[in-house]
Parts: sequence; structure tokens; C-alpha cells
Amino acid sequence: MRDIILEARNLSYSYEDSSSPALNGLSLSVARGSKIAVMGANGSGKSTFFLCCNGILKPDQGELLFKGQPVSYRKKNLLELRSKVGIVFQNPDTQLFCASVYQEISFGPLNLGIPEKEAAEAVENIIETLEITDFRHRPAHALSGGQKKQVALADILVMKPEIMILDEPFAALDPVHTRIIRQQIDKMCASGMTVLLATHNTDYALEWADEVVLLKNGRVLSQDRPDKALTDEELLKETNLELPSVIRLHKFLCSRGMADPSLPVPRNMDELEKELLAVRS
Ligand SMILES: Nc1ncnc2c1ncn2[C@@H]1O[C@H](COP(=O)(O)OP(=O)(O)OP(=O)(O)O)[C@@H](O)[C@H]1O
Repeated sequence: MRDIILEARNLSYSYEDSSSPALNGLSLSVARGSKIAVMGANGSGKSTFFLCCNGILKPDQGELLFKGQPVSYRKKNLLELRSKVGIVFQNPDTQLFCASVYQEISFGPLNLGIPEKEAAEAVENIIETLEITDFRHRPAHALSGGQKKQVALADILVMKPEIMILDEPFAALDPVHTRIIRQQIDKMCASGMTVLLATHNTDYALEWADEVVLLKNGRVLSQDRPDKALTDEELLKETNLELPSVIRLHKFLCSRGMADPSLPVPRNMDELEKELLAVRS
């Protein structure tokens, strides 16, 4: 049986100044340790759902359960929930506010009452892993977008959350910063952390995710394996997403008799290369 760490039951949420709901009966179960790509057109409700997941927003209707318990919106319970469900926002400027990067990353653990020595050790660890050492004493507002993203991730990671939510973590990153963040995500997943990640990049989702959740108009259109969801052209069209390039190439090769459509679809270029070599030999 799946060990469900987070469950959304029929969530609805409307912003005050908006005529249509941002979430409109969203239901979703998240298994512990899973890697979930949350995808959908701009405005489909991804960020609003994420903000509900750690109690920043309280749904107008429906229920959110963390480890089987309904989320309580009392201040003490919310603080605890937020230390277990961490969000790295799309725009790191909404997250960073301390005078220096070091202070920024230390803030969470010290605020939670973790002893200074222990907090300092955790901060040093994260600084090293995320390759932040060079700018650890600089003010966060003076960093580049990619560096801010590294700090924003460190900021949440140092709290050792059980669920990590990443809202478009690669937006506006160059290939080097993308690699740093990707490697970190892989380490988090390998450690058993549950990761929810919003992206429009179907190639990455196909390769990385265990499950793809497609949102449309504030509800779940589909929750399925990536090789099912991301090869369904109708579903992709409905959610403004593109067929992954490896799937497009695979389809072309199959149509020319150069690849075998009866084999499982490749999840990345390496798998496609292997399949092609096997067909030729
Ligand atoms: N602060 C806000 N005030 C009013 N309406 C909002 C606010 N934030 C989002 N919305 C609206 O709620 C709906 C869902 O937005 P949301 O940001 O959750 O979507 P999203 O899928 O994360 O979009 P994107 O891919 O562009 O980041 C949209 O119609 C949006 O205009």
C-alpha cells in the first residue's frame, strides 16, 4: 500500500480580486519519497496549490492532510508544518531578506530554536554542498538570479523538510546553475525526501519524475506515469505543453522503421541511443 504523506481533498481557493477560482476542486495524493512533476498552463493553479501545501494559503473549501492528519491553521501548528513542507519560490526575491547569505541560511534553524553550534554545522554543510562559499558573506540582494536561487534552496534545505516544493527551479538559470540545482534535487530524492516540482520542461519531467500531475483550471486533469502522461498529445495540448523532444524523435524513428514502437518509450537521449544500437546489432 502507498504511504501517503500529503493529500489534497477537493481544494478550492479564490483570490479576493479575482472573478474565477484559482483552485477549483483539486484532489491529489502524494506518496512519501516520490518525485512529482506538477505541470500545466500559466495560471492553472500550480503556485496556489503549493502555497496551500504549507499553509501559507488556507483553502476556502476542501481539506489538506499531512501524514493523514488534517492541517491545523493555528500559529504553532503552521510553524511546524512549514518546517516540514518547504517551498522554494519561483522568484527568490520573495524569500530572501537577511543582511548576508550566511545570516539568511541561519535564520530558519535559529528561529526554530536549534542550538547555535548545531545550526552552524548544518549551515556550513549546506553552504558547501550548494557551492555558495564564495558569496557567503555578501548581501543576498546583491547576488545574481542563479546565485539567489542557490541561496533560496539552501535556506529551505537547511531545515531538513520532509517535503520539498520547488516552483520552476530552473527558470532563468544558465546551464551551470541548472546543473548545480539538478544535482541537489537528485541528492534530495536519493535521501528519501518527497519532491514536488513545477516545470514546463517535459524533457526534464519525463526523465526525472515518478509521476506527472497535469493541472487545468485549478483541478487535476491527470496524475499518471511520465511515459503515459507525456506521450498523450491530447492531454499535452490541453495543458499547453509540448511533446518531449526525445519522444518526438522516437516517434519519427518508429515511423521510418528505425526504432521499435513495441519497446518501452525512451526517457532520455541515452536510452534512445541504447535502443538504436540494440536494433542495429
Ligand atoms: N495574488 C494573486 N491575486 C489574484 N489572483 C491571483 C494571484 N495569484 C494568482 N492569481 C490567479 O490565480 C490563478 C492561478 O494562478 P497560479 O499562480 O496559481 O498559477 P500557476 O499555474 O502557478 O501559473 P504560472 O505557470 O504562470 O506560474 C490565475 O488565474 C492567477 O491570475
